[in-house]
Amino acid sequence: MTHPRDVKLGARRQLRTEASPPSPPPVPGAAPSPPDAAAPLDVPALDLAGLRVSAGRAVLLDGVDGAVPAGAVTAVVGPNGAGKSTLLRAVVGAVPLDAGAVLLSGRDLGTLTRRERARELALVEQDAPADVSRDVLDVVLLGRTPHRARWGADSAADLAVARGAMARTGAEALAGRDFATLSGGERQRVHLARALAQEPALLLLDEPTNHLDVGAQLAVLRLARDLAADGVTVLAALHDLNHALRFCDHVLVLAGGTVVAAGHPREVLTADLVSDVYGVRAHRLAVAGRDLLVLDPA
Ligand SMILES: Nc1ncnc2c1ncn2[C@@H]1O[C@H](COP(=O)(O)OP(=O)(O)OP(=O)(O)O)[C@@H](O)[C@H]1O
Repeated sequence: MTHPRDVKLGARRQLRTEASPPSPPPVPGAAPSPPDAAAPLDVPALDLAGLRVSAGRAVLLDGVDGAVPAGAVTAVVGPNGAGKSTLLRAVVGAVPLDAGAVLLSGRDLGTLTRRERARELALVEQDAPADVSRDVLDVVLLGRTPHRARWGADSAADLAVARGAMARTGAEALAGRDFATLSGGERQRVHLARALAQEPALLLLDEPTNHLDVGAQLAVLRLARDLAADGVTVLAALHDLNHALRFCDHVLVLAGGTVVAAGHPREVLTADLVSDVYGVRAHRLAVAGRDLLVLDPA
């Protein structure tokens, strides 16, 4: 099994990494920082072992190995079509594996029933169905389904969890609204609240900042950090590499359906790696005590 702090993974490409720069001083009012690169990461919550996924003759994931640390925020980054969404969907069992296994705290997720899996992990998809005419609170309460007796009604406790989840994602004011009438950003909050109502040990987020204004983007990333502090393992596909640098403890870099680098974002997301993987000109700067990537067309 691959160690979560390995910087280079996968045989397809070998990418150069460099030593971690010194930790920046804390910035007043800044979001809680991810652990320092030197801090040891806990045992992996999630082990990805040799995942292969195909659709017809297309190979979407090929030999994906990686470890996602427990109680931390891990980013999955990579160019369009790299396989980020496919990886998240493979972890939740929404797409079948041709080969390999996904282990959550050592248990093979492939051996669990759908209901057992839904108690352990929740996925917020990038383009989740949006045209459902349904009360927002009912959508959030769907997250309680795996915890309810099969034909049981929502209990007061279910309602309290759903309302708490809506408060955490800033969706409380939307209770009572018809889901179909919500804006993209509002729907995103409701989908996130539904996932939190599931009370998962592992939360998978597919581009969670999509549709969100900049304030809401930072709020959702801060929420991911808060959830990790509460012990939830978060795995999020992200496009914004500066979000990965600022908010994540660990990163898996996907390209061409395989993991080409993994480790602490400050160690992995070097200018060289970003240039190589994305085909852009990249510069790493330290601005106001933070690591920043500045990108230009190649
Ligand atoms: N059912 C399918 N049949 C054939 N190819 C597919 C199928 N589903 C996905 N793909 C291809 O698999 C590759 C990986 O897709 P995926 O959506 O996982 O990428 P991604 O990294 O999430 O991309 P993006 O950043 O654009 O969202 C893409 O090239 C996509 O076209």
